[in-house]
Amino acid sequence: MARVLIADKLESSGVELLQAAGIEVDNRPGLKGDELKAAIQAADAVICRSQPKLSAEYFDNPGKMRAVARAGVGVDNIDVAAATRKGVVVMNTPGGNTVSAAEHTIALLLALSRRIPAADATMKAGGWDRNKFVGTEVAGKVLGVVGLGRIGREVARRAKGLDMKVIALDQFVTAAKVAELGYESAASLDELLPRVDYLTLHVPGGAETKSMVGARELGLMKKTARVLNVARGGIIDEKALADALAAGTIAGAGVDVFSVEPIAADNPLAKAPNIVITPHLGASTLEAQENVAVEAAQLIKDFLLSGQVANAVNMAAVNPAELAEVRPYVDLARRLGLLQAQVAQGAIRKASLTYRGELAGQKTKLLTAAFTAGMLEYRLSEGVNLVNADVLARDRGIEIAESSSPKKGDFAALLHTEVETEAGTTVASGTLFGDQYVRLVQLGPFRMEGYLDGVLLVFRHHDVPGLIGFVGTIFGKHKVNIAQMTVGRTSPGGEAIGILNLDNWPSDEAVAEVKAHPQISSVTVVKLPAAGELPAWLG
Ligand SMILES: NC(=O)c1ccc[n+]([C@@H]2O[C@H](COP(=O)([O-])OP(=O)(O)OC[C@H]3O[C@@H](n4cnc5c(N)ncnc54)[C@H](O)[C@@H]3O)[C@@H](O)[C@H]2O)c1
Ligand SMILES: O=C(O)CC[C@@H](O)C(=O)O
Repeated sequence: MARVLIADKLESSGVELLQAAGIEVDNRPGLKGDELKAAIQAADAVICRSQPKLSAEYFDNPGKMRAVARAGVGVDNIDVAAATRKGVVVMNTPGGNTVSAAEHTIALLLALSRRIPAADATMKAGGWDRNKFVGTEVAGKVLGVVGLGRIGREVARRAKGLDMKVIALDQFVTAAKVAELGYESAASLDELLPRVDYLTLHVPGGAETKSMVGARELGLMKKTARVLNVARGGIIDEKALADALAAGTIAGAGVDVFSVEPIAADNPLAKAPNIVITPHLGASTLEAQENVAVEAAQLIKDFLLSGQVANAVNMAAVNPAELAEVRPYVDLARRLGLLQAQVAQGAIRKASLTYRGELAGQKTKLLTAAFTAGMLEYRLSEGVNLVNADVLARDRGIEIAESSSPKKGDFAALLHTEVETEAGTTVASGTLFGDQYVRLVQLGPFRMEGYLDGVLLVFRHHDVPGLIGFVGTIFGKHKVNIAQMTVGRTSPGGEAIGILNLDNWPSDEAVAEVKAHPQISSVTVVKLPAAGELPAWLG
């Protein structure tokens, strides 16, 4: 009989669904350390919410355990890479708690505007003060929504119902889509912040969004503005927010999520003025818990009884033998996607891939999925992989097109990619040298032979003598080693591009010094995986 460990508090409907299917349920929320390890090893699958933290040590020896279902969206409490390495499928239930998280955001927005928690506390202490708690109306005010995914969209819709004006910012939702939804769009956070009366964040947690709103960003906002975070702790820098609240440069904050949970005793937000805080309650409604419990139980039941996998965040779509054959090209495609996502300006509308020469018609669906996964992987809360990349792109209004041409050009096999945004089209082409060395051979109109790994500094310039030396001197001064370099130009003395592979991330000062050269028109720093480093779904 299959056995499932329920390692978190889960609504009984989920437990009953499993039991009705003849699955043994080990319902022990709150286990930790060795007890949790032993329970995991004795189970075929695990269901959890945001507790416990399933770090790599729990996957070192997972015993017979083959699947984890997260009853909720964020899988940031599960070491997905470690799970993948051990062949454990990780699934989640996006959508089940969307409405609850959106409603909690609106609840915080109104509680903050009408100072309800503070007024309530005063009355319960015997007070009656009608002057101290004068609030503000939300009708007619501007709400900036950062992250127009599932929850962001539900918040925006509700805010419209409150007669608020919504301005949205999402790197993966085009201005046309935002307009179709009935909102104005902002091109950048810097453009959005001075305009809003309320700011609400609905982006995934993780390194890419950590401290995306810090002291500088708070400084761009009106003194009367209020900020909300029901997404993940640390997306707003907690100290910067506490300082701004104390200084009165921000009027208020509503926060449901914290960088350390349960909240640390010395968290500056705990005692900040004009803040409403809740202990990660966004998904804590009967309905959301019922939804995610039933969805998670159904995922595990289908997996254990019929081998079906849905909502997987880490599963490759091909069998291991097939993957081994094309792995270097899959790696190339993903790296081109990662590069395009960082050099293309603005929201991506369309990606077109052309497979030339020997690549024509060869597992192109798989390579296109790898390119798409690369293009999305730094941005989304779900883990992107070969299985879900295409659907996640399409959900965000990004069209993916592919074509093949057997005609060989300069290379025996070439992957040519074009990414279209509101700002224009960026071109990047790559190939393999010696069947395994990944190379960039075209960026924009320029031909080159570049490496696609580590930190790249891409600079467009006018081809004048001394310029490469100028850039080299700046990095020498800032102690950043240049490991490789390639240049491409349309004609001698014409437009050119330089790509430096740097040994570490350059400081803002070094980049600003390069940008200051009158013959350099743009500088972009790009982060790619180290040479040979493969994503969990390809490793
Ligand atoms: N407080 C809670 O209890 C609770 C409940 C559910 C979800 N969440 C959290 O809410 C967040 C949103 O969840 P969702 O289901 O809407 O996710 P989602 O993936 O549907 O939406 C995230 C959106 O953010 C956009 N995005 C990513 N990086 C961005 C950036 N730098 N700038 C602008 N936009 C960016 C993406 O394009 C995407 O559209 C997640 O962090 C999730 O973990 C919290
Ligand atoms: O389990 C919870 O209550 C929180 C869930 C929420 O943060 C999520 O990411 O789905």
